[in-house]
Amino acid sequence: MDYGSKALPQALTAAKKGTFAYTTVKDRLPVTITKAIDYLSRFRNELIQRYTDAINDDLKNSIELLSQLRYELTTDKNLKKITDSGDDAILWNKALEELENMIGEKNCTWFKAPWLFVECYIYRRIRESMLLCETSLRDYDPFEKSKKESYELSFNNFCQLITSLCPLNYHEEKTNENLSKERFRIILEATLWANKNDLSLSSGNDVSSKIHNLIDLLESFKTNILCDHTENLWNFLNEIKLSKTSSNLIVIDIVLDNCSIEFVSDLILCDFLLRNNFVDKIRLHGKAYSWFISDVTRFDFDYLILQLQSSNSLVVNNFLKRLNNYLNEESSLELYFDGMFWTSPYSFDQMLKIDPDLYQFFKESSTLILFKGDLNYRKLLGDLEWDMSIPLKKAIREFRPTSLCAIRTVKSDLMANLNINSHNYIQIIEKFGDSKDWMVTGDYGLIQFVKNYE
Ligand SMILES: O=P(O)(O)OC[C@H]1O[C@](O)(CO)[C@@H](O)[C@@H]1O
Repeated sequence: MDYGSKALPQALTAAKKGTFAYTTVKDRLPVTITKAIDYLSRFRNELIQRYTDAINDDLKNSIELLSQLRYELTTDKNLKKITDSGDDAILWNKALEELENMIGEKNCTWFKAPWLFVECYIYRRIRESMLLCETSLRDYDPFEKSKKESYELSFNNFCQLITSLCPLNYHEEKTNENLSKERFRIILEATLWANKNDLSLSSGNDVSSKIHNLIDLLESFKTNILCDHTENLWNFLNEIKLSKTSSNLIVIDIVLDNCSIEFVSDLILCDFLLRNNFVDKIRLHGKAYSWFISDVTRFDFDYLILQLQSSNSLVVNNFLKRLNNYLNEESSLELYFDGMFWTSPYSFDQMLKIDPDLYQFFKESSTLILFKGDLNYRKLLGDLEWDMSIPLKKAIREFRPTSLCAIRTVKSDLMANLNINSHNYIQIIEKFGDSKDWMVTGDYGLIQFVKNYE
């Protein structure tokens, strides 16, 4: 394939039976909607207690809207305009209109439209079914229960992870480079494999037991990392640390993915980078509303902190104190939960056109953007059926605001930078033959880095 040419590979769609996109739209997404309906019906009394009787009508309407959504999906109807007055309704309707112009109205259906668009759209429509409420139920996240359950079941795992990776004697990292480098590697691997804990892949069912003891799992998953740029990233971080001057702030952005154990491991990474002065500031970008069930929202940050405060471990308490310090005293950790681009259907090559301010913000002030998880990876690659050995920097096309890193467990059938002659990949071929089933399990992972202007 000539990667320099203008002709791009096809976008993944659910049109072809046997693909993961098809299974997702046919089987997984209807279950996701059913789960939302189920939560609203099952916890009706609890919700009435929280919000008062006035929500009765709203509950009924939301459930009806969700049932209608499930009907449209399972009967492959056309994708409809968003009808609520949410801040991003205009953006979404513009995106839908552009899509209709591009692929024709008759192809704008659940199975024929690009998978990336359809899968993002379903979470916007779930949001619509709540936003059309007349009471404060409009801000309710129908997957809140799933998330809380995942937090509760993972609490010991959180504490164990913090205890192992932010020990009381962490100061030794400053004088012992080998220790520091090894800890960085372990933390990166923990943030990678924690991405297995994704509620959207399981349509809302708890999967925390898959990574019950994350630290112990790391060794056994080592050979499942198909592309590992940890060393390049480490060198880059050391280079930028050395180049620091008082007028040149080193800022890293992390585009977050899942809550619970993945978010804890991301915060552990932030702590490592800040306590060792690799960077001056880290900006965390979460979602403005419930997205792919388990993505980090403001609720998750507050809920996690509250939960960790109940721990009586000195290490966890110290970790919390440092976080508090970064957030409130030093302002070296910033939280962003209102960016609309992250809950849009656009891939990242569209950012400059759709949200030029965000693109400029990164270009002017960010040294590195770290993208977590599978959906961000799909958006980096445009969800196109690339030849898997294409270099990542080619697959991301014009999205080059700064240096980029992507950490993702493989949960969809697309990839870049795959070395098809590597021992690990040959083993996959021996085990799975032509089948792409290994690409949707979350059992394989990537840590990829693209240095700007290289
Ligand atoms: O939370 P992540 O890692 O972005 O994954 C999102 C999930 O949605 C999908 O993109 C499709 O369902 C999967 O590939 C993936 O499991």
